Amino acid sequence: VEIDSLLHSGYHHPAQRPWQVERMLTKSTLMYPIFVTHEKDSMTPISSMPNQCRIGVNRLEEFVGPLVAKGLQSVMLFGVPDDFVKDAFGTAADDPNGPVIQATRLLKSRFPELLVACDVCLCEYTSHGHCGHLNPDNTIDNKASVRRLAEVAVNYAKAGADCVAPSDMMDGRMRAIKQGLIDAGISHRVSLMAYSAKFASVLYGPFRDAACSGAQFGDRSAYQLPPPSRGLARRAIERDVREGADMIMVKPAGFYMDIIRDAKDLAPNHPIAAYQVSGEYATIHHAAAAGVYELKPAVLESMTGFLRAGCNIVITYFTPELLDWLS
Ligand SMILES: NCC[C@H](CC(=O)O)[C@@H](CN)CCC(=O)O
Ligand SMILES: [Zn+2]
Repeated sequence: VEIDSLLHSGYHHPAQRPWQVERMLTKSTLMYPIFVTHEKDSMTPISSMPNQCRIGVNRLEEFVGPLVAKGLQSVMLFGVPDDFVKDAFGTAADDPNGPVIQATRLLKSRFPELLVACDVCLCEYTSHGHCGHLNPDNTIDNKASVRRLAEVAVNYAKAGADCVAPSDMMDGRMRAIKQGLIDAGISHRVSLMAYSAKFASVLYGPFRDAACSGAQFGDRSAYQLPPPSRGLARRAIERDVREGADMIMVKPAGFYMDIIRDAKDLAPNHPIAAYQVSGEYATIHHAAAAGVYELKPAVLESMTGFLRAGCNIVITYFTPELLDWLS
């Protein structure tokens, strides 16, 4: 069957069905990014991200349970491995005993109705901190990177992930991952959320602190999109739709509302996700603490903007507060 004949993966999970309709801010809009650390019993505050923690797999149930009870319907997992497992190839990314696979198994067994998405990237697992494999001249080896990322995505899916979200920005990784899922016979139950328009933004600093995932040298401007470029974002969105993405993400969100609108216009029949990244989250927190505005109306207005710009899903660290505010 042709790749563009495959629709089941876009609505196989109940949590996705509200996403296929016109926009409103409900609990089902929200996807909560969670940092899962290799330290199984720890729950460590992240200084650069107020109210966020690195959570060990043995603390996940007590952390996620109350949020599910309040209506949480989806999470995005980011692994924080031990430093010593990092190598040039990101071998530890799909370690069966690593934080992401352990957390996926636990969450699927304890909260079967929760949609578990796994971020797929190598930067948390590579010694050089880049999102892919490098050539001897330190440029990106796109072919090797795509092959490895597809392996990792399929292994997360085999561990039970309902959705895989490659944040690497390598060329052609969507098709490779989709083909891998098809070959594994699980493409019907695993959604592909493409970080299609992801920019080389200043707004990722707190995340890199949280996930210990900064590049050891150089930067990501050779594979994340140049902030001034609308054309490359439009081309990346169209490419990822062709390659089998079930959902299209724009990241960051607040400085890129025009790109959210472009995504909705270019992919009107796909759910569009906006990722309110760590720097946006910290900015709003610190502004409210400094008295610029009240936190709740500011967060709600940022959400309204993303929905107005065309998105169906918001990935936000404010999810716990929003679950209370929307109750
Ligand atoms: N895979 C890259 C991680 C990436 C940004 C970066 O560090 O370049 C994002 C995670 N997908 C950061 C998200 C955030 O800042 O909240
Ligand atoms: Zn990365």
